[in-house]
Amino acid sequence: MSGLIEHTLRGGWTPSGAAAAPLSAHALRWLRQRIGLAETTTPAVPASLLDAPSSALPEAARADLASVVGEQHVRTGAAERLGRAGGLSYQDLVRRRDGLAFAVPDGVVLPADPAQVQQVLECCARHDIAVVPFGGGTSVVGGVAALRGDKPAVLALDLCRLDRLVSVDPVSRIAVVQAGMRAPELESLLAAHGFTLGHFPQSYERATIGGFAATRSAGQASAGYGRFEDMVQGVRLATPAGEWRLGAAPASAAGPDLRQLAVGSEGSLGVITEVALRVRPAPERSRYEALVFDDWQSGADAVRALAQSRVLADVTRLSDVDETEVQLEMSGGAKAGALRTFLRARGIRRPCLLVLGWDAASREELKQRRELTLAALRGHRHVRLGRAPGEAWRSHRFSGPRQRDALLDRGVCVETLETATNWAGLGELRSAVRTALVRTLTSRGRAPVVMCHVSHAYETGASLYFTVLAARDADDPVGQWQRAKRAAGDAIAGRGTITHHHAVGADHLPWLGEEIGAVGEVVLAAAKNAVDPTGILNPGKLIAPAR
Ligand SMILES: Cc1cc2nc3c(=O)[nH]c(=O)nc-3n(C[C@H](O)[C@H](O)[C@H](O)COP(=O)(O)OP(=O)(O)OC[C@H]3O[C@@H](n4cnc5c(N)ncnc54)[C@H](O)[C@@H]3O)c2cc1C
Repeated sequence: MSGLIEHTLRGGWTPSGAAAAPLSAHALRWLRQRIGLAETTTPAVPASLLDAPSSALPEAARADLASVVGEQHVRTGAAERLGRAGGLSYQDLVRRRDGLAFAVPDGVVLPADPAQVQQVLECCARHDIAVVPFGGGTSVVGGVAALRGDKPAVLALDLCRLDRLVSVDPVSRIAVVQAGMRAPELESLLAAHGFTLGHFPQSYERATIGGFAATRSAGQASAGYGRFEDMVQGVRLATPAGEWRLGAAPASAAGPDLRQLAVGSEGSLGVITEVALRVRPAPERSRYEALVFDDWQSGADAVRALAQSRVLADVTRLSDVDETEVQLEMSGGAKAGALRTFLRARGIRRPCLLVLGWDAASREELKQRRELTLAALRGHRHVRLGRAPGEAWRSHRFSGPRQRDALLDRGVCVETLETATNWAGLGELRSAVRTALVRTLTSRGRAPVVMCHVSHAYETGASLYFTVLAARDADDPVGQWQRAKRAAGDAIAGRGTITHHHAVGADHLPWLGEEIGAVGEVVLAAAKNAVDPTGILNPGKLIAPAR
C-alpha cells in the first residue's frame, strides 16, 4: 500500500500551479492579441482564507463509521473536507480559486478494503447519509460534487486505501486491481510482470482504476487498447443491497451484460471495489510521428479511411486548424513561422496535424503495422513531418493540465467538452458546437479560440474534443462558462452523445433524458431503486431524483 493521498484544496492540477508549465512570452503575446487578454495576473485566493461550513455529520454516525474503519479514518477537519470538495472542471477550479460558494462534504471516510466499503455503506444507509465515491477527484462533470440531495449530511468515500494489485493471471492476461489504485502505480506494478494496461487518459497521473470504470473513460491510445470498458473483464461492487460481483467469463450469453450497468454507473449504483482487467504484454517498441493535412475535412476523411480499413495506429489524433495553430504558437514563434512557410510551399494553407503512435512487440511488427497505416493514407493528400513532432507530442502528452494552471493564472476561461457521433454527421456536429461556443463566448468584439480534435475513432464514427480559450468575465466567471456549456449542450443534443468519455455527473444530467429516452430513465431509476432503495449513493449524478 502506497499510503494515504493528502488532498488539499485544489486550485489547479499541481500544488505549484502555473510554475509547473509557465507560458512563454510569445504565447502570452499571442493570447493577448487573439482573445483580448488583460495584462494582469489572476492568482488564486489563498486556501487559508477559505473556510468549510461546520460538519453536519451526526456524532452517532461518526462513531458508527469509526467502529468500522478506525477513528483516524473518519475525518471531519476543514482541510480534509475542502480537499474532497468537488472535481477539476473549470467551474470547480474557478469557484475554489475565487472563493465562490461550493459544496463541501461533512466528512471523509477512508475504508481499507472491499469488506469495509460494504460496511460503510450499510452504516450510511442506517443513518441516512449521502455518499460520494471519491477516486482521484478528477471529474470534470461535477461527478464528485458534495451534493447531499434530501439527506442531512454527505460523506466523501475516499478509496485511496484500496490500492492493491490483488492478482495477475499471466495465462489469461487478467489483473485484478483494487479501485483506489492510481494509473501510474498500476502501470509500474504491471511492468514488473511484463504487462501494460494501455490506458493513458490525460488525467493519468491522478485518476484511479475505480474512477475509470465508473465513468467509461477513454485514453489517448484507445484506438489500439480500447476504451476502459473494453478492458473490464469483471467488477466487484459494494451496494446498500449487498455485494455484487460480475464477470465470470470474457463473454457470456447469460442475459444482458450487467457489467455494463456497473461500468459507467458513476457511483450511483454502487461503489466499485475491485476490477478484473484485461492486460497486454508491454510493448518492446513504439514509434510516434506526425503528418499534416490541408483542412479539417481532408484530415477527417483520412482518419475515417484508417478506421474503416482497420489499420488505425494505437494513438490517432487529428487536430483542426485552430488547435494546430495553438500548438504551433504555444511551442514558440520562430519555429511556427518556419513550419508554416515549409507547409505553404507544399500547398498546405490550413494545416491540420495528425499524430500517429504505434506500440508493438517487435521491430518487424511495428514496421508492418506502420506500413499498413501509411498505405491506407495514400490518396489522402498530406505532408509527413517525421518523428520529432510525434515524439514531442508523446513527451508532453500529460502536460495539458499544467498548462491549464498557467492559463487560469492569466485570467483565461479555459475549458473542454467532448461528444461523438457517426462519420456522416461529424462535420455538422462540429460546426454546430463551434458556432454555439463562439456565439456565447464572444465579448467586446473578441471571439474565443475554439479548438477541436478527434482522438477516438471507430469504424462508424468518432469523438470530437473541444478546447476553449476566452478572456474570463471577471464579474461572473462561472455564469460565463455555464452559458457557453448550455449552448454547446443544446447544439449536441439530437446530433451526437452528450458525452463520449467524461460521463454524465451533475453537469450533463439536463440532456440525458433526450439521449436515452424516458424509458431509459425509468430503467436507470429502477436499477437504482433495487440496489440503493433510500438513495444514499451520489445523489444528483447520472440519475435525476424522482419527481
Ligand atoms: C485535466 C483532465 C484531463 C482529463 N482527461 C481525460 C481523458 O483523457 N479521458 C477520460 O476518459 N477522462 C478524462 N478526464 C476526466 C476524468 O479524469 C475521468 O472521468 C476519470 O475516469 C475519473 O477518475 P477519478 O479516479 O479521478 O474519478 P473521480 O473524479 O474521483 O470520480 C468520477 C466519478 O466516478 C465515481 N467514482 C469514483 N470512484 C468510484 C468507485 N470506486 N466506485 C464507484 N464510483 C466511483 C465518482 O463518484 C464520480 O461520479 C480528465 C480530467 C481532467 C481534469
